[in-house]
Amino acid sequence: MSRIGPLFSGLGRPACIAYLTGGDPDPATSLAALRSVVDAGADIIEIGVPFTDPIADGPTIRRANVRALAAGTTPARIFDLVRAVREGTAVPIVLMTAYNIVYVRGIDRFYGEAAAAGADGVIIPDMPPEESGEAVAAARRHGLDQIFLVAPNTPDERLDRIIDHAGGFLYLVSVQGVTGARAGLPPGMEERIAALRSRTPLPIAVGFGIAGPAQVRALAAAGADGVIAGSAIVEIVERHPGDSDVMCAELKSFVAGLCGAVREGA
Ligand SMILES: O=P(O)(O)OC[C@@H](O)[C@@H](O)c1c[nH]c2ccccc12
Repeated sequence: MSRIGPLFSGLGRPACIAYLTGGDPDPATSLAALRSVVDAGADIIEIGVPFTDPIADGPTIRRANVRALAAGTTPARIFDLVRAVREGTAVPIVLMTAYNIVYVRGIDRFYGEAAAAGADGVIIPDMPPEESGEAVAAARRHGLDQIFLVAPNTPDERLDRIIDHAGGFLYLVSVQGVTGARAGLPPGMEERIAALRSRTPLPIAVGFGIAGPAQVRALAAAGADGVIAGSAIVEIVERHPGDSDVMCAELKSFVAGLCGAVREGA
């Protein structure tokens, strides 16, 4: 069974969610990076399955995809990574993947392998809720949460469909556009979180554009149940080619700072 629901219900403060592209810059270094992020106190780890034609990835994560693919990262190696991270921790692990990867592998097979490796949830940003029946059924069969994104421009009737299918938490995208660290936050997050909360009991985690502890604090104050940072973390991997020790030390201090910010108010 997924570890995500119990995590949110037991936390008593917002969850700190850290994204890394799996296999970036290569599978061995990526494992060290993932372990550093866990050690730093991330509550949930989101691992991106690198793909040649990413949907919503901004430049930082696109470059991470390129590095990971050049180093030979395949979905099978991502499952190996999940297994290796899982050996040392009970932290929930969420896979972020393009629908194409799931479809080509076989939907049931993908979810079965993800569950066997120790994953807890799957996000498929380019899977419309209208066409998610098979994937959602496979997720349920294998005890995984299917997590959906809600964008600033998601129409109400689509939101209802998403809420019907969604498990784990709702991923509230803070801005329209692609991933990438940004200064500040768009206005109105508190209202958007409150509006969503009135329609679903699922935890609401906000991502896109989080670059540091100040935004984490602001989102916690706005009522978010979780915050998700990706590009700002991936930038640290990018800055240290060939120096895994320095990279891991910097990852630890950055993620500890981010995740420390969710613990302050608790
Ligand atoms: O990078 P940011 O702006 O901090 O946002 C998190 C994001 O990168 C991560 O959750 C993610 C990576 N790839 C995605 C594709 C779609 C939606 C979300 C994602």
